[in-house]
Amino acid sequence: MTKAIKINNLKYSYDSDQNLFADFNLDIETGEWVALVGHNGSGKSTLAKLILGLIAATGGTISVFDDILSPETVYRIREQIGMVFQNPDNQFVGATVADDVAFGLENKQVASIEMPRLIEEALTIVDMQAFKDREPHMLSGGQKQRVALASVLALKPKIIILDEATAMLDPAGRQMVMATLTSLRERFGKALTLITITHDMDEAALADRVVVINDGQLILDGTPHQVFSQQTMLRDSGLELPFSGELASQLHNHPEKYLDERELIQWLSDLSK
Ligand SMILES: Nc1ncnc2c1ncn2[C@@H]1O[C@H](COP(=O)(O)OP(=O)(O)OP(=O)(O)O)[C@@H](O)[C@H]1O
Repeated sequence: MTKAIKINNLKYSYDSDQNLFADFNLDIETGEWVALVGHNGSGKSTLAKLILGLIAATGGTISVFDDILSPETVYRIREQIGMVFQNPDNQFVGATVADDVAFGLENKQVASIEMPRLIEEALTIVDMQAFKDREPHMLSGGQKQRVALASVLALKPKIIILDEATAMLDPAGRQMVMATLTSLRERFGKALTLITITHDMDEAALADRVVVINDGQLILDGTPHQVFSQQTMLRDSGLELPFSGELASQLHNHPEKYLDERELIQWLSDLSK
């Protein structure tokens, strides 16, 4: 099956003396939800910029749906990828929510007769259709990020990369965006590949796969259960566990075994029997 993203022997350095990525390899399957985690400065955002062709690798290749990234393919590749960034306030250009979603469609020269339907459809997916005439700056952080997602979804990308999209949100906003991501997963299935770059391990635990990067190197790669069971390695890399895992490791007599929320509840209820 065609890989959504295939990274082979990637090399990149900001500074000619030191390679951030020396020989980095990563395949992301079509339709996968991958959480990319790692401490500050480990290279996650740089990887997103390399995939988008915003900066050029000094060695190796990046392919997106079998198209090798190059000056000839970069615009075609970017059309398939939507980005949502950390700061919800830096992503708005329209006076209303609907204008904002329209902006990307206008840039893509979508016929104006088509626009209301596409805007309505995208806002409905993120459950923000009731806010279409509101001013974006009046929304909560979580609502703003859902509008940012709608603007991206309206362009029908095959891949969405969210770079710390929940980092500036309060707990309610974070929950709201995580619920939206889960609903996208259910709605689009294999038609949408999701990459979430995050410090929030509860967000990472929702993904199909967690990839841990440390100083430009892939150190762990597996299901949330596999990765979050490697607690010593995670802690050595400056990373925490999801809340359920932290609690389980404090309470449980098998501290290396990660318990997700459902398993923790089951374990606690079995204890009380
Ligand atoms: N424009 C730049 N010029 C020089 N060095 C940079 C630049 N951008 C990032 N770096 C360096 O490259 C390394 C990786 O940065 P990057 O932003 O990719 O990490 P990250 O894992 O996304 O970090 P964070 O979680 O803090 O966002 C860091 O050491 C950073 O200081």
